[in-house]
Amino acid sequence: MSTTESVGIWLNHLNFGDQATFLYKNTKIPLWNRQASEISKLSNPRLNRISMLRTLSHARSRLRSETTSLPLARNRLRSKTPSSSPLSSPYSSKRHAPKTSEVEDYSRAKDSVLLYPKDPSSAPKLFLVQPRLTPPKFLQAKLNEALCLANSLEEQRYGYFESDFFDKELPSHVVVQNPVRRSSKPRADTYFGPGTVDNIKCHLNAEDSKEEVDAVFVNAMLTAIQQRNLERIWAKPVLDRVGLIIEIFNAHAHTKEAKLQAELAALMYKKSRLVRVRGTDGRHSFGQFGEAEVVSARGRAASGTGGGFVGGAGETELQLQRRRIADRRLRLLSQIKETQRTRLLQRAGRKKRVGNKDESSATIAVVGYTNAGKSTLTSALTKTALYCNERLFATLDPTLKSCHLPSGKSVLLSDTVGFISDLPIQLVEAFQSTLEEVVEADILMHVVDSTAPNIEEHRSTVFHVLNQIGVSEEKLQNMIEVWNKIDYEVEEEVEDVKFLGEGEGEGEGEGEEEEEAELNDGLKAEETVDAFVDEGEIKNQDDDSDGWLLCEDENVSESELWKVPEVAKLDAVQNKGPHVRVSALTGVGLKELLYLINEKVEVLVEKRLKPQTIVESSELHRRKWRPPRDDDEDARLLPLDQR
Ligand SMILES: Nc1nc2c(ncn2[C@@H]2O[C@H](COP(=O)(O)OP(=O)(O)OP(=O)(O)O)[C@@H](O)[C@H]2O)c(=O)[nH]1
Ligand SMILES: [Mg+2]
Repeated sequence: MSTTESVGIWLNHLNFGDQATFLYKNTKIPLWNRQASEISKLSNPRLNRISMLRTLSHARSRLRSETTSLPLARNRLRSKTPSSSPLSSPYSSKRHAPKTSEVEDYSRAKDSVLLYPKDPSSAPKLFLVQPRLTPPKFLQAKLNEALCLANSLEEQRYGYFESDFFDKELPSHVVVQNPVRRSSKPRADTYFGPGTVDNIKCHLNAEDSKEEVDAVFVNAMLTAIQQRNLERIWAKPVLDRVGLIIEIFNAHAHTKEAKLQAELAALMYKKSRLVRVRGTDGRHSFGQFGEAEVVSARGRAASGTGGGFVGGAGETELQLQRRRIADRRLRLLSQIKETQRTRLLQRAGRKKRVGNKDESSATIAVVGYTNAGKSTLTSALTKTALYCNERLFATLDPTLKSCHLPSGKSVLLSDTVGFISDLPIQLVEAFQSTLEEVVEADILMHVVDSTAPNIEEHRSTVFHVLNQIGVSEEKLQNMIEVWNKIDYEVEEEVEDVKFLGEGEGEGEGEGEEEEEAELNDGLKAEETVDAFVDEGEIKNQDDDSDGWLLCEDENVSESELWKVPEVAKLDAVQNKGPHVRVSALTGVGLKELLYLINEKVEVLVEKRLKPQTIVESSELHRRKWRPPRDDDEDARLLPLDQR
């Protein structure tokens, strides 16, 4: 079908805030047309990707009555989704109507949900692809986590989630061959081997016949090229692990600081996706959807798409994108710094008041893997009601609450964002401002979900992140480890094994043969030119997709930057065990925990007092300079009869 025969979208994608005009059967549909205006929301640069999908499905259902070529139209629309500015990141945050005080720059005001209302009542339907892992217990843990991640992508409506997490249907999923398992090198073009890719396509078609799938979630880290190729083959948007987590951050962010940090994370991710790829029509384009062609500014002006001199003569689209991302990043960083300064002042004030009779004697940061029960435990200890939810990353902002200890003293407990495995350092860095609360805390309390089958992985992930953000070794050693959820009965995994049966069966049944075939295919593929990506383009990937961190170290490639570093074998990880086992829900073990905290705080206060006196005497000593004394001089000071 030719371009003019299907519903297309003509995007003035080069200017932020431009509106869209539609081309349907060679006819431009005016913007005030109801259907067109529905889809024109796609031109909102701040519209996130999932809401874009939702918008598409609304648009599709409206248009269905008028046209029969909509499935094709949808694909075309998706592949033409605008994202000409960094603000147009499909991952950018802006879900909730901002408070007046939060509307601080033109873009935020312009892109508020009031202009482009979304429908938070319907969460996107994801199809999960889980690469096979061994042992099965580990696979089960990872699959459960991925299913929870997929179901956590939901926005709040009126400040709460409409549906109960446990009432939600589990997303459809499939367990497939893991390309990293044997060959230790996934395919550069599609990550999975061709057999697996086809297999997933069949599953998707089957799912689609039952109910529409909005996007495919691959629980792995994909490169921009792999993501793009898979999107083309499956004709669905593809989210990798990092992409989904960023979406969740954006969906759950409420406060100004969380929104800024989530957007920064999205921006960094987006920048790593600026890959120049040859489109099906043979022309070079870039961006996640290949939405922008590489042309000069002069070319843009000539084609009437605007931009003109703004980018400077000869500036390519790629440079323009980079510049916009860099500008936006700087603006975000300065806004984050502003919020950081307030936090810093508050912290300094607290530190000054330490020792006052009514003030808290220490700050304790409650850290741990996401969903470990940090907020529930903090609520129980401080007798408050913090927001707790089964959805992953329910908490994104640190909250300080006062907790009374058996000694009569009080401490401040700081509940904060949870950690998760396989996250690149850049994402952790985006949340640096929030995580500063952890670095600056006097004591850390590590909440571990004792029911997690991969508890050791959870623990080492937390230690690793703490190490990355600069928590001192001393604090790590002094950390209180609390094993939570001891009330939870770990059921025999019979049901779960059955549940996995489908995926596993598929893996096992075809397993070895398919794996061999894929290995061979993979080897062949290395020699042949891929259908979508040629070797040069893969090489170019590093050139064109430099994450902003590349500016700091040009020698580091993008793939290395986004590589998850291996979990460090910290001594602390091995040495630690549970100090106390609790159930935040039932209250078992809380008293014991309070006594333990009390003990640690006493030691800390004592330590604080001790070095002060030492410093004072040494200060005195330093202030008076004395000439170095030798033995003769010592002798001279002795009384004459003793010399
Ligand atoms: N059975 C049981 N469930 C618990 C316990 N503590 C917490 N939970 C449940 O675990 C889920 C997650 O609890 P949260 O307190 O939100 O976990 P979190 O660590 O703060 O999670 P994030 O903020 O998302 O990182 C909730 O459904 C809690 O009800 C416990 O001691 N026993
Ligand atoms: Mg929480």
